[in-house]
Amino acid sequence: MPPLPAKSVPEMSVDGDEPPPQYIVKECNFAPLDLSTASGPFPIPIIDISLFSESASANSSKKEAADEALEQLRSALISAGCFQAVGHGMSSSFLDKVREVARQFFALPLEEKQKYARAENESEGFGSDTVVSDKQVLDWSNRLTLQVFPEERRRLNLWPKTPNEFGETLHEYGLKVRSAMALMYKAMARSLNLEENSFLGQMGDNSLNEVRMNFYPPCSRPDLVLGLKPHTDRSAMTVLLQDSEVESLQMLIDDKWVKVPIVKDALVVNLGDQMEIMSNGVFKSPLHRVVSNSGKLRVSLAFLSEPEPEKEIGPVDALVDEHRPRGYKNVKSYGSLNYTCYQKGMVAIDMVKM
Ligand SMILES: O=C(O)CCC(=O)C(=O)O
Ligand SMILES: [Fe+2]
Repeated sequence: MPPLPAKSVPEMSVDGDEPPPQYIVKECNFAPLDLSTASGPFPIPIIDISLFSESASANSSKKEAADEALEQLRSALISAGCFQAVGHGMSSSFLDKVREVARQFFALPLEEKQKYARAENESEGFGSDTVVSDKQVLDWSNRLTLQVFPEERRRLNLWPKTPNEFGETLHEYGLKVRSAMALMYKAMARSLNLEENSFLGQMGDNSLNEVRMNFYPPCSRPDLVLGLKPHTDRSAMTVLLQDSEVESLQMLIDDKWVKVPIVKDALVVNLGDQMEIMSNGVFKSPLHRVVSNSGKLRVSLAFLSEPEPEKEIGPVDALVDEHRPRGYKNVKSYGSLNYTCYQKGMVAIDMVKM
């Protein structure tokens, strides 16, 4: 294993260091590298997900708007695999509080954050990239990863005690995102004229939710590094609470990197590989990445939804026919497959394609 860089990313950021060679992005064999050309506007639609609720469907005056939203959803997920969700029922001040507890945690002295350090070969806790190869390019970021649901899987020793509202805020946010996700899974199925539990039912009652809080300190050479390398999410669905000021997330749409704009109070929803599998490739799991900047630090919270680990998932029968043959094998514990592949420098979803 190559030695870890002597200084942490936040330390190098504060000292204004030039990024060391391990952080410099040189090539990527599955996505364009260009750091400069990504720009909008591109229609990543803003969708009012309250229109997907049962009460909205039952209200005849909302029927037209609800049908239109469903069509927008279908088209966004087929073309780009992402959209921005409003109408999720969380107030601006609550979302600010969620961002604030994450910010306050990352603002703690390094020794304090190290109390929650990720152990080697574990995914939960505070830290930076797992280094598996000396060819690996490191991300200019730190993150804190925690299992949130089911509650009995929480490793509370890794949940920060400071700020003291951290746990309760994450719990409340988790409950709200989980119920918004259930609504969206059903709407996604309905948008393809499927029975509404076609996706949610595959997730199981004890589906997993993990939160990834990302901290991107400024870099003196944003032209050389990435905050987060291009990747697809291993989840079925990810809900991302972006920073309220710093725009750095980009999605690969039609082979171009497109900036995801900050829309006040919207949650960015992107599909992960497991939804691509369940939808037999009708919906996309988009490649995305985070660029760096020289001015301001950025914080984001990614909330991932995965099936119960023992549950096998696969393409919904109704989405397999002679025009669209089955494109993916059934798979169990895709999360661990994804991790093993990542360690070997392989793309996990390629392993389950037929
Ligand atoms: O920070 C962001 O905007 C994206 C984070 C992300 O893609 C992830 O945690 O998987
Ligand atoms: Fe991601």
